[in-house]
Amino acid sequence: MKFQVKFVIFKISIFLTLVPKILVGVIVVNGKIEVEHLSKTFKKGNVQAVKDVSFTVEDGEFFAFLGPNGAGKSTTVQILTTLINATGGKATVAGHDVIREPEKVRRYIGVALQETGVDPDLTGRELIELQASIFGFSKVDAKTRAEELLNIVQLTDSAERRIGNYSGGMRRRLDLALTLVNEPKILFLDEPTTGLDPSNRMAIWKELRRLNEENGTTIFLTTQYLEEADSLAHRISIINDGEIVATGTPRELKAQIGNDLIALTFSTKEEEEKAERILKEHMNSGDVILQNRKLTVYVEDGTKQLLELVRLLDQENIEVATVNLSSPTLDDIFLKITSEQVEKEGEVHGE
Ligand SMILES: Nc1ncnc2c1ncn2[C@@H]1O[C@H](COP(=O)(O)OP(=O)(O)OP(=O)(O)O)[C@@H](O)[C@H]1O
Repeated sequence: MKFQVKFVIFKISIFLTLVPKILVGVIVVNGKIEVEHLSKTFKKGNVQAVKDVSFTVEDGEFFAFLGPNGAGKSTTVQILTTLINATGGKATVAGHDVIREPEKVRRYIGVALQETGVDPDLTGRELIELQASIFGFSKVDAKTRAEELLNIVQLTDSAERRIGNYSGGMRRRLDLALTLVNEPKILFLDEPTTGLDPSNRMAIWKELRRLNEENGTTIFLTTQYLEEADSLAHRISIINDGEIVATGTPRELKAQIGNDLIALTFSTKEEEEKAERILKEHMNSGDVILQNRKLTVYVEDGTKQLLELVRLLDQENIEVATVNLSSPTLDDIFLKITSEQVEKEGEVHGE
């Protein structure tokens, strides 16, 4: 009998030990983002800002949405963070539908948008402490967290100044600090480093990497800087005019576009057309693009291939007026990807 009682107590105690674990297991959040055929048309001006966009961001992934002004990056972030509704398609964030379950989505995300409204009379430190207290930090913990975050975003020296007197760059860094207060499971950052100087940008990169690597935070970042996406993201989707035009790891995308870019100009139209024809014969034709009187050539090793190209053209008696070697910018990538699309469409239509 005694043994039976002990056994029952033993079973109950095991159960009680497991319950919290089971509960924690149940509420473990999957920081995945799934987007299917998402579209957004703004009635005002009848602008189709996002056109049938689909992608998935895995739990713990660092994902970048790279695109120029007006590409549809902010609109996508606003839909995923439940601030505006899509006009078509479906999106789930942390397993919850952004339209049907916005409160549940908001529970798991942090958002740093390009423009946010804050009380201009508070100091930077006061605002972070206030945010921490909203998230349930004790007074002492809120102070410690504010100190840490001010340090990370390099605002310690301006912590006692009123926010109304902050510059645009300082406001942006403060917004990021506010987003980081509770270390959310999924972080949405809309162009977090635009307008920041290199040292501030580096400090923010470092913190974002730490959050992703140490805490497993899923990060969805939009940027216009190729270098930023390349340095931070596991995967990049390039968005242009509301459409995703390419997706891959930085390495895959670079392999698609080449590491270096050689730009050549010529004195006459005849020479540039002849040069285009010859270079297309000697290399992958998709890597040679003539546009706006400039012949752009995407290559793997610019320093080596530059001499070869110039020599080749020289043999054909084509005189090069100017030559320039550089790394591809976002504009160059678009030029390459969009010209490839035009070429593919041409093939499909039998042109
Ligand atoms: N509220 C709105 N009403 C009407 N058109 C809008 C609205 N918001 C955005 N747009 C338009 O939708 C398109 C996409 O804008 P969006 O802000 O998403 O681009 P973005 O890639 O974030 O650009 P940026 O890098 O300049 O922030 C643009 O043509 C923009 O003018």
